[in-house]
Amino acid sequence: MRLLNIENSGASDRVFQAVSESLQKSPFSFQGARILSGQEEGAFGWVTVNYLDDRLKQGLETTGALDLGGASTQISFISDSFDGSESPANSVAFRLYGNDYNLYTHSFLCYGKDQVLRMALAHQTQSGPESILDPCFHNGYSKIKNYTELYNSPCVSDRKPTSANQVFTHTGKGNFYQCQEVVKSVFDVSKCKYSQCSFNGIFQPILQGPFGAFSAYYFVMNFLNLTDTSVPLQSVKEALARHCATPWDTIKKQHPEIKEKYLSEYCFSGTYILTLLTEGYNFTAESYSSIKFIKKIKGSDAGWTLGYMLNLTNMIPAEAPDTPLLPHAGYVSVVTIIALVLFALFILSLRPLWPRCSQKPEIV
Ligand SMILES: Nc1ncnc2c1ncn2[C@@H]1O[C@H](COP(=O)(O)OP(=O)(O)O)[C@@H](O)[C@H]1O
Repeated sequence: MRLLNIENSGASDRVFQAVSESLQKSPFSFQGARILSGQEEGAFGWVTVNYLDDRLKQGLETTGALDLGGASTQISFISDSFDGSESPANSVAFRLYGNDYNLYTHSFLCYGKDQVLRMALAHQTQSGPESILDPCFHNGYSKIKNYTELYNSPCVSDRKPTSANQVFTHTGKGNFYQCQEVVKSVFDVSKCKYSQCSFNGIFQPILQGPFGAFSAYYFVMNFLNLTDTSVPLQSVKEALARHCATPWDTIKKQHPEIKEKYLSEYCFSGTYILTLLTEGYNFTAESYSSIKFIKKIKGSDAGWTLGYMLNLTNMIPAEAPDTPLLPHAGYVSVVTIIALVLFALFILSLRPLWPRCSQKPEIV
């Protein structure tokens, strides 16, 4: 919706009108609908992960949140080296259960997996060719694609080649290492006006884990059987390289149940995920193992929605609830003892009324 609003704000307004009309008719107390900012999306994803893990209530060390969508991607974490002063736009302050958090968060619009695929294809079609041999797609994959459709997004629209071609043939060649080079072209690591950056000149403090990676991070790594981060990063890359090198026909035969669009893109998406983590966010072979690819936490989906709802309904208090001095059983015991003592005192207070023991008359 953030992209659609940039590209065509009239269309975005019409979506909201339709959503509002429909929800007003529902039994819910509809409070309105609006586009979430990237900063909110990142921060609420972090709240969700830490709330479900029970880390906020107990004041434990928090988990960073990595969210990969189709259009944008978010990174949010607490770092001891971050107080918000170097880049206030990346700072969100929370007071939850009596603890203060200064969260670092950034949302990269256009860096969701669908938009990055457009950017990678734009990189390969700059001269407006009739066909491209793409290392990020499997050998044997071939589809005719439309230039107008590919460049119909604010993430790439300014790069549309001024060629006469309407279409190009997108052919795969299945080479992970060459694909990594194509994907690297979407990250600009040449400029940084802060003490340190991730990419595109965006400030990022020293990484501090652990991290939970969800949404498309999970969908892709789960399909590739690569959610185990105790496996060395080098072996993960080798496994992905083997997947990318598998011919398209074999892949389709192995997974007839999976949508062809998803199936054709796992090589690209897996390569993007590893490149984003290592070249973009600066995870190393060591810190890679601090990432956990997750879908659900205690049965709830990881994502921004639960965190947003918890915040909206004030379900996470700013202050810690008063902790009772005694556990529940302790209170029951104390009240029982007091009741017994009071009862004994009451009985004793009735003593003057007790009937005296009658002495037997002496028989003379
Ligand atoms: N099983 C799957 N395999 C691969 N990709 C998937 C799968 N399910 C959803 N996706 C894709 O993952 C991306 C993230 O989805 P979602 O979190 O709904 O996106 P967004 O944050 O952009 O709304 C989307 O591009 C979606 O098409």
